[in-house]
Amino acid sequence: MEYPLKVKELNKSLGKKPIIKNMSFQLERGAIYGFLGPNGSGKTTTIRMIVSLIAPDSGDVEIEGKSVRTNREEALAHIGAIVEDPDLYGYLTGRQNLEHFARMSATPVSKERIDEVVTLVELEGAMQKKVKSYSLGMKQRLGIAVSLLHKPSVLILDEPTNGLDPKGIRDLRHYLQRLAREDGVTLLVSSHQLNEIEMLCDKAIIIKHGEVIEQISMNTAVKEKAATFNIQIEAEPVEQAKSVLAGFGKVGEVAGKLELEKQPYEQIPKLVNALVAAGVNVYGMSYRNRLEDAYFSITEGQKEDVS
Ligand SMILES: Nc1ncnc2c1ncn2[C@@H]1O[C@H](COP(=O)(O)OP(=O)(O)OP(=O)(O)O)[C@@H](O)[C@H]1O
Repeated sequence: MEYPLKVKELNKSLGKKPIIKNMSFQLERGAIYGFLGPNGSGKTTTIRMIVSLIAPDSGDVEIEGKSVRTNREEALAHIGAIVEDPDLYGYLTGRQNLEHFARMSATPVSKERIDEVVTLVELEGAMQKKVKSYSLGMKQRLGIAVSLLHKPSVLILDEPTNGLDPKGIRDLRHYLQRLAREDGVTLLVSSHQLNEIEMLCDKAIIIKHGEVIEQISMNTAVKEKAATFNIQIEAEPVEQAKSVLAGFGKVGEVAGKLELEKQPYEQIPKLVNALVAAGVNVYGMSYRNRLEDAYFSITEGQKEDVS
């Protein structure tokens, strides 16, 4: 297994307070990782150390085998990041911004590469427009295009969906998934939006009080960590479906679908069988809040910390 990013026993105190404690994890190539944890658990501080904005007290970060401490320039050549709001110039056009950042890049950036990143984030139509006229989503995409100019193999995004509308969030998810699947870019994405992380990511690293407490795969989150979860059912006739489902637990309605609360994973085939046996047509069944359940069962009692 290849690990383009390795975080190795990082420690960091701010003032006298230990903020990051022996933090270690590694990311597999081409996978998308959520970086989760309650407010103040140390996500941003860790990310700032990964991209070398602050130095750790001890430990190291290796990017494509190069140490951020001893081989900083070579290590950073492989990483792209948006940690704070990207510093875009509003009075310049999208293309002028990209050309500016291409000139500033330590790695040479060709004209073709500029075109490539524009296509990737689908901003072809907006290149001649001044960035001050861009929507937040367009600025976010341009920021990602800037961070990709030097062809990083690892991309780090700190709360990238902040302030985006649902379409902006969905579009961003598609670009990021394409980056990972088609270009093999490895992503680390911090967010408090658990549903969003669940849809975007393959895996999640969960931290608390500056330590990694769990690493989970999205597709096993249900079976391993969440004891129960809510199941949404689309079925007709609705009244008949309700009476069958009532035999299994509390039935409610969410967004026009029936929802059965707190069911174990193994219950799904039993529900389908029972509905079909009663002559109900089943159009769809899905489970909700899988990552949320896993997150809370892992971070125990941290619910009030998640915004
Ligand atoms: N410059 C600083 N000086 C002292 N303490 C700091 C400083 N920056 C952050 N901290 C503390 O470090 C801890 C970790 O903060 P950090 O911003 O890394 O957490 P986070 O997980 O990113 O939080 P959030 O989810 O709220 O963004 C917090 O307790 C915070 O108060």
